[in-house]
Amino acid sequence: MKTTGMSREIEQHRFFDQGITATGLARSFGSVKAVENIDFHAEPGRVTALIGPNGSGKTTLLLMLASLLRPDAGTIRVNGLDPLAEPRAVRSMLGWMPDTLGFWEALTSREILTTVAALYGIDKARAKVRANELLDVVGLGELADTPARVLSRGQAQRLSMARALINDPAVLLLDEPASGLDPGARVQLRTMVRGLADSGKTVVISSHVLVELDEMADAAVFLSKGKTVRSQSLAEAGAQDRRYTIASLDLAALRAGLESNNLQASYLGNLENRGGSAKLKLPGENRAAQLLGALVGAGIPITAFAPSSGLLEETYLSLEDEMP
Ligand SMILES: Nc1ncnc2c1ncn2[C@@H]1O[C@H](COP(=O)(O)OP(=O)(O)OP(=O)(O)O)[C@@H](O)[C@H]1O
Repeated sequence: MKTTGMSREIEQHRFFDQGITATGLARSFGSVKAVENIDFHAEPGRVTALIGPNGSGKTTLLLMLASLLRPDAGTIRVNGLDPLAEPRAVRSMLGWMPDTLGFWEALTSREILTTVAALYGIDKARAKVRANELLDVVGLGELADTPARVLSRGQAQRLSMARALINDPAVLLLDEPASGLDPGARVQLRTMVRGLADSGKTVVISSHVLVELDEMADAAVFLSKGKTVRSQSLAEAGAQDRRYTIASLDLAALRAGLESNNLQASYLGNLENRGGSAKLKLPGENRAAQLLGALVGAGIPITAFAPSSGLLEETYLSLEDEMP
């Protein structure tokens, strides 16, 4: 079918309507400006990481996006809808996983899921099927009929994830979802979150574990003191300056190799002892690949050549350096 200029415009308009867009958001609690000026965008089909130090406003922002807290200023659109004007419609398409979840402790995991399903207007038979599916997905099948009060922190997190997915939401807001999970469950969470985004959902995830976000996120929004300080894609993060550690059996040869490539590094180890490493900043992955080729090509015995930190950690640390 031929796309006319007009229908292309409509398509583009639809595209921008999807996902989450927030501009100029502010929210205070008494004299505390929890969110002062936040711009935020999360696209459908992508995982957007929300990153910032303790108290930077992440939870406050997520609560506003989830229509659970009213902003003092600014606008929010969730799949084109304003949560202030249409909170019910927004909530019906949204899954929310808070950082700490109060459960009805006397109920079992299965009962909690079917009760929440009923609140979304899902009929009993469908709710039962959906609860079973989700209990399996999050690995709580065996504990389905145990009262929620006996669940460990990690098991409660899994139940919280299942609860967030009960209405098959188009938009998922996950506040510290990996906290309390063991390493195996973290890997499962990563796979699940990627799968949900790949199926077209808009996924927003806040976490302090930046290495984990490197493997999951497509884009990141950095907050500091209630303000947006950087929004970038992971591809942009990969193209920025990054610190590398290069180790060699022959530190003198490594030093000479770096100097002949006009690079300044700090060195660990000394020239008398064999072995040691260099630390230096390189402008992006292409330059790193080129340098590694040159050093190896010059016969320098390289034993390790790797970034000293994750992609998002690099941005986080560079922003900390820039902060007053
Ligand atoms: N209900 C409230 N009443 C008073 N102050 C609040 C309230 N909620 C949040 N704050 C304050 O607002 C600021 C931002 O809090 P928020 O919980 O949004 O930060 P966060 O980035 O999620 O932090 P963390 O990483 O520790 O979870 C903090 O200074 C916090 O003390």
